[in-house]
Amino acid sequence: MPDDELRSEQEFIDVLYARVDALRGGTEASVADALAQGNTPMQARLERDVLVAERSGLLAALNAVDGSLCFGRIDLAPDGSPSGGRGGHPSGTTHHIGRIGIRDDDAAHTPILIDWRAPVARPFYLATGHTPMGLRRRRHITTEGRTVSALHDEILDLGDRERTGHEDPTGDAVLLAALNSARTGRMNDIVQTIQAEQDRIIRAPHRGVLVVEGGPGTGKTAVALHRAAYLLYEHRELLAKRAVLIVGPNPAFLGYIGEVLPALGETGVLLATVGELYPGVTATASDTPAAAAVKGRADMAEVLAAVVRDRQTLPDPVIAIEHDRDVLMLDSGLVGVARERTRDAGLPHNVAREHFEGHILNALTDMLAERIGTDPFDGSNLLDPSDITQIRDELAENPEVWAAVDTLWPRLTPQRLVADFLAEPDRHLDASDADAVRRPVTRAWTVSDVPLLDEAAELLGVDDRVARAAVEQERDRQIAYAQGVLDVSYASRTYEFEDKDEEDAEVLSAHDIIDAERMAERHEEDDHRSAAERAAADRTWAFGHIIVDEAQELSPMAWRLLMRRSPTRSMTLVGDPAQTAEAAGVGSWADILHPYVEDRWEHTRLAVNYRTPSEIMEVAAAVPRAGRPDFEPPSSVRSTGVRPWLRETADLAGTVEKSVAELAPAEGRLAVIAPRGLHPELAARLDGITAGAEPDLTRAVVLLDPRQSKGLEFDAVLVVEPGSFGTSDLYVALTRATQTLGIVHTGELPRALADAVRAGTLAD
Ligand SMILES: Nc1ncnc2c1ncn2[C@@H]1O[C@H](COP(=O)(O)OP(=O)(O)OP(=O)(O)O)[C@@H](O)[C@H]1O
Repeated sequence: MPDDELRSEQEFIDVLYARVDALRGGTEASVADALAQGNTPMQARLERDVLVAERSGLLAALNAVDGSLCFGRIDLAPDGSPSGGRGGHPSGTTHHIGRIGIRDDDAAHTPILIDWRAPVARPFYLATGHTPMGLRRRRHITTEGRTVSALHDEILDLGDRERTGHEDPTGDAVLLAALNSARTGRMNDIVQTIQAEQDRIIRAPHRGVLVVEGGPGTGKTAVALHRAAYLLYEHRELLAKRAVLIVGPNPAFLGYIGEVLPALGETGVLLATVGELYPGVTATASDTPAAAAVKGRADMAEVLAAVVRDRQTLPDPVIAIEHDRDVLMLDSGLVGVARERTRDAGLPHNVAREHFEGHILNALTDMLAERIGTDPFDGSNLLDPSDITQIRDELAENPEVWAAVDTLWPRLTPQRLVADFLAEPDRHLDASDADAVRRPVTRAWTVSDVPLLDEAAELLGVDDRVARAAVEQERDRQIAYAQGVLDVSYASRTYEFEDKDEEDAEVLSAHDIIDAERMAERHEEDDHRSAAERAAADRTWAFGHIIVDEAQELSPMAWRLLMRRSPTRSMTLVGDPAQTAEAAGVGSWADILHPYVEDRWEHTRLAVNYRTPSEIMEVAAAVPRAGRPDFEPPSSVRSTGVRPWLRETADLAGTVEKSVAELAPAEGRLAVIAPRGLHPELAARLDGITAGAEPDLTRAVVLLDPRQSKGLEFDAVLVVEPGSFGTSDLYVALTRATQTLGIVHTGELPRALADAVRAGTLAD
């Protein structure tokens, strides 16, 4: 009886939540207890902090998954049945599958809910009637809050006669319900309905670079995020320390996907655009496409290296240094030798400066020693080594020497170097490239400046002598402080225990087990930030894994930056070359990857479009096909029976207003995708619309330019003036809708759309 099935699932869910509530209560209490301990001795505080961090993570996960904790169940085939194969199970063995794993409170800590990422859960995603993987039945459990609202069963053992009354004959009712549901402006996880081709990528054992390619709506982003969650589960220890970085094309997109991983109980991930990966720099200005293309080119690495070399100058013709009533001449020959020797060491500019200083001081010392110490009779030098050392020390005290070194080999910051180069690029670029990138020194940074800054930081290195000295000083200070703490603890021990019996006096104090130096080290480790937070503040952080979405958009210079953050080359790259919009984007995966991993990377493909109904996809695919007749779009998993439509008008704003009113879904989201130049006019006409650089995607109607719409999706989309979009921008814009698409234009239509009207795939 169906009701019995529902009732028994509800009973299970009730037990599950009772356990979760108990766990949550216990965890909250232990965190509160630990925090209430206040300022306890250092060792105990350390332990307390570890406990608080761990438990807070568990608490965050429990809170995040509340309401949709369990979504599936697998019933294993008993021994002897065809599905059970040789490794069958006792009759009645079932596993419930959920967003996180939960164990019972019994002595064996029996699992009551299996984490979707555990190997036991895998048949839930892969089993078919043809290959049942030991299952007899798969059940999707739909809940509203803590109440079971529906069950969908698939029979995988065709010989099994038992029926539940919840059978789903096609097996895709849950998937279709998810795809047809109203959009919210935030991406959802797909953990309940991951498809087999997606599951294989999510759990791919490959440790190096994995490329996931697929057309619009094939779930690339969803797969990438679930792969991050899977890797965090599978390699928890390593990745908790080194963090996972997810790179997306713009902040609005990162906001759109930002809730998926927390909903899966994972918070230790850093989401960033390339423009956010240079700590301390915020890219607020934008580049022209021509400037972005020049700045993104691979040869900019050599250009910047030349810019740095340019700052290692020679005297023109000499620098005179007054020293002790003598005048010493630094000429270009002498400085040239010092410069070559310094360069030969192959160190970054600021680090190499110490060597340059040494060479210059030696040269001046030789010069002076020769002048004052040469025997006029036989030309031999009368000075002994201690005289020479003294001369060198005195020269090192002379500010004129340091002024000369500052001119010849200045300390440089990446910001200064790049800003100066962009203000006067002519020495290093040809005229048209220089014109494209030239800008005032005070202008704000752009996203394409960030890889240049990162490159400059590598070329310059950090002269950390001052910082090292400061660290040493701080360490001495902490040791002194720790010594003070230990002295106090020793004193208080005497005071506390002096009147007690012998036994108590034997109690060990911190003083007995830890010395001041170790205690100071512990204090240094006392950094409460998560790995992701520390990574965000550290330009040289090496991430455990990097996921790049819309990877086709990144320039060669951006790849250089990302590869530096991934010395192990453990990366998942997701993209679709047909959607490449950026002029600086790279054409083929092989071109991108060869410099870093040669051909040691794997390529996978997703071929089913879960977003765009076939009626819309037919029109959209004609756009790239106009230039590439062999172009194959992904095949849509759904059709709606609703043809997209097109309207020509003389009154653009009026027609857009009317069309928005028609298209706006009762529930869900609508996007108007229009060229940026039209935004002020359209925004003024459309009440309550959200627009701008980072529009609020949760609002009912949002106005975007084609680039901003990348990676996003809406129930309904209105494309305005498609004739002004480039091919890939138009393809992106046309593939954003899950239900309906309208097009409004005044000007000429792109050929593909005009053909679609003639063919009747686009209604007019
Ligand atoms: N297995 C699935 N179950 C439910 N929904 C899915 C599944 N796979 C994909 N989707 C949905 O399909 C839509 C498109 O997915 P996604 O945005 O990941 O595609 P994409 O390949 O990154 O697209 P684009 O390249 O156009 O940005 C999303 O709403 C996603 O949740």
